[in-house]
Amino acid sequence: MSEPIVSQGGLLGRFGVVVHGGAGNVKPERRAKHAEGCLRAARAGLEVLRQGGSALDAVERAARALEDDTLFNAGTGACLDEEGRVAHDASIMEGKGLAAGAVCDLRGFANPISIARAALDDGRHVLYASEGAARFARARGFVPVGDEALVTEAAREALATARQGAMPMGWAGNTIGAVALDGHGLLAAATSTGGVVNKRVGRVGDSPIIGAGTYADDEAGAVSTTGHGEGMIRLCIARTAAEHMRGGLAAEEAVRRSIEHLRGRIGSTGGAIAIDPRGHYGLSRSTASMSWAATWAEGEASGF
Ligand SMILES: NC(=O)C[C@H](N)C(=O)O
Repeated sequence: MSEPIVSQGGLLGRFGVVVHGGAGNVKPERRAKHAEGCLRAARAGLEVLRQGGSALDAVERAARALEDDTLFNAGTGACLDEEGRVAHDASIMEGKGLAAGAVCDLRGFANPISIARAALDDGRHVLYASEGAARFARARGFVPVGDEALVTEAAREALATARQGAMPMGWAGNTIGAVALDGHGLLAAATSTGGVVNKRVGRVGDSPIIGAGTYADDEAGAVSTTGHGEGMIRLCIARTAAEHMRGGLAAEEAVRRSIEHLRGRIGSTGGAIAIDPRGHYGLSRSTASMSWAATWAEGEASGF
């Protein structure tokens, strides 16, 4: 039986940050911890906005916090490929000039989102892959780390479970993402992941693909997705949700329709978060759980 599609939303006002800690099936007793991790990250992002930083700075900061939290499938603690190694995917985009940066199949760095940000700032190319991405990172001063610094015991256990064919959904949850609106009306989005557990070497998911995992356009909305990456890519879910908002839908309705479409059209599962230019936020999932948090000037909310 498939899970019901759950969605939620609210009003951030002039500025705010929303993060997710991945659509999936986290054990019920652990969900509150994931929501707490999301809240810490969303607060860190909001602090950037309070200090006058941009939406782009805020999503990078929030995503870094989630990458550094070993609970999540990104940065340290990311899931492992079929060879027991970490290969990260990440992307970031800003909604004013539609600048974007991304890395995929990147090995040996703790904060891929900041390397994606460096690609955005550099401006020459949007997406760097594999060894070329690592070379770009080193040239920008990022310090490589060994897999021993990135691989957690939980990730090893998840790989062992997957190798036995006992992975609940066939993919690991806990990808991370962030969307933000700043006081100048600028939107940004970021997504970072280790992908799916036991993935083939060279497999790239939706998270580094602009339009699938991440999208931001000040005239439409900011979106970060999570879930079955192959489905997200085939339906360009982040851009689809953004186009719903361009057409006038509020963020919650936009992501709900996109997640419904993902299920209805190809039977795929996942979740998404969004902010529309009017300052509404929304989230939707067709999985058993998706941890999330939202922070704004006068309040905060979180859940799973
Ligand atoms: N957990 C996830 O969200 C996985 C990610 N979307 C991927 O397929 O790479």
